Amino acid sequence: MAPILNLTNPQCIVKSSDGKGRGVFAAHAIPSQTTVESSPVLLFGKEEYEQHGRFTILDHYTFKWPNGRMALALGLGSLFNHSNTPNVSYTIDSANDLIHYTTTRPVEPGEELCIYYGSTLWFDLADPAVASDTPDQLDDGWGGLSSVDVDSGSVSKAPFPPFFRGAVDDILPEEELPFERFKPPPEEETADSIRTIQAWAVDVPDPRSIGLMLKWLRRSDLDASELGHLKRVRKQNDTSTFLLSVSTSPSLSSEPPSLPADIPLPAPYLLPVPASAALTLTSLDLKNALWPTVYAPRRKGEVEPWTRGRARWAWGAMRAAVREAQQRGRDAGELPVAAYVPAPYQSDADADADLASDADDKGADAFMAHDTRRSAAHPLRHAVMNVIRQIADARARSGDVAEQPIHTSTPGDEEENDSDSVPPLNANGTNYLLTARTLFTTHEPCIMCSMALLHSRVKEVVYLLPMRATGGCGGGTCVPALPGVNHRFGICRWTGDAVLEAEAGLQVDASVDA
Ligand SMILES: C[S@@+](CC[C@H](N)C(=O)[O-])C[C@H]1O[C@@H](n2cnc3c(N)ncnc32)[C@H](O)[C@@H]1O
Repeated sequence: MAPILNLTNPQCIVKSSDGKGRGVFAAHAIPSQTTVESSPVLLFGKEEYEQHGRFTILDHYTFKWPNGRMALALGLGSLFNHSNTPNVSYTIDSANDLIHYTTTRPVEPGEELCIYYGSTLWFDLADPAVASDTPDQLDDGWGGLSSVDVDSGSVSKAPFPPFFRGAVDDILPEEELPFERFKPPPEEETADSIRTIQAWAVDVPDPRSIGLMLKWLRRSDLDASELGHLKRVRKQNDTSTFLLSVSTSPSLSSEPPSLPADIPLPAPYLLPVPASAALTLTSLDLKNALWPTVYAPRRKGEVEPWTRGRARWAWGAMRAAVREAQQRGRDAGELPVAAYVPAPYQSDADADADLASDADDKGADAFMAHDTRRSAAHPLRHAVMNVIRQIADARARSGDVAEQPIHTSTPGDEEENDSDSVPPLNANGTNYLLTARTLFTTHEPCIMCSMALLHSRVKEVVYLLPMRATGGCGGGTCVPALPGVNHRFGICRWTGDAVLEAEAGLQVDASVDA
């Protein structure tokens, strides 16, 4: 077929597209966010469509429209083919019975302009090599072209943020990440600012036993992850001291770890050791005075890199939290605040390794909670507290706790006082509820919740709405930066989908502790 220049829109050409029939192509370079077409639609009532339309060729061309109706786009609208990596988004303008098609990135001359139909297709992809890399939850399960956004008359939006295009394992530049990181506090460079943790140590009278101690340690189940930033042995004035484990309790009532039976040793004792590696030489000197510490200078501005796949995972998680908060705020009359701990992100390689090792189903490892202070008439039923409790309860049920359950009451219980719950015995980190986990929340957690997150050893917190007066993650105060706390976690403010914030209906009074 000879290419046809679209006279109403000189930016587009209609011509054959390999294996797809006709398609719409760029006549010349088109910048991102350009509306390349606005198609008027013919509307079908639900019944008319169900009884007739869907048995015809129209079924391949219709869009889902508000109020259960179906729309057939005139103009070029019906000729955009599908791509899993689309360069055009479409927005339904129900006030004017139009669909607007907008580029989501710069388009090269001659490039095909494609939209995303959904994850359930009724035809074989002409280019199956481009695997689906869009989240399943975006598919509405409807057979035709799914509707993506209903235009409120102002913004036209891309169906997916820019980080949806490209290889999952690419490291994203910092400016493309869907969040801003909270800057960590300056490194501890005065004696008073050094954060410490209590650890068990034992003096080793015979230095020749050190080798045996190291071998014993490898066989023992003492958790070394919290001590990775420290040297294992300190030599001071002819005394060799061996670091054993972190104390789970800052008090002296913590149980000492057991020692190797075949090496004569005195009783172990608790001492304060640096809580983290030294990032500067000044800090190294100060920390070494407490215990020999690893020097791990952070390159200027160095932060943990994020891959595109992980950014997509975060995007899905934040949307899930927003949906939960919106729904509970609307339907249940609760404060519209939700917290979500998704199953940890897995790259394709990790997932393959897990399959090979027959790992547990990670999908079962996700926890969602919303604020219930209104329905429970309980001021401490914040979303974050509820989700932490859910995790603790799940652990207790599965028996995945050291020595005894941490807490077994459910969010509906009246008793909040923990005084009758026995603190876990020496657990060497196994009782931390959120080690290596990321928590997504619609609102910056309050100071109480931030402290609970710290106690749970959360890895990072990603929030959408800052709570400047009451927040504990940089708003009112920054709990993980307070002197005396023994864990730090990353803090990120979601910026990637400004639309979420504008439309979410998640606003709460500035005085609320979220
Ligand atoms: C809305 S129409 C798009 C215009 C269509 N190509 C035409 O010539 O009329 C949808 C149909 O286009 C075809 N199509 C769209 N995207 C495709 C793709 N990526 N691979 C193969 N066929 C595709 C399928 O036959 C589908 O039913």
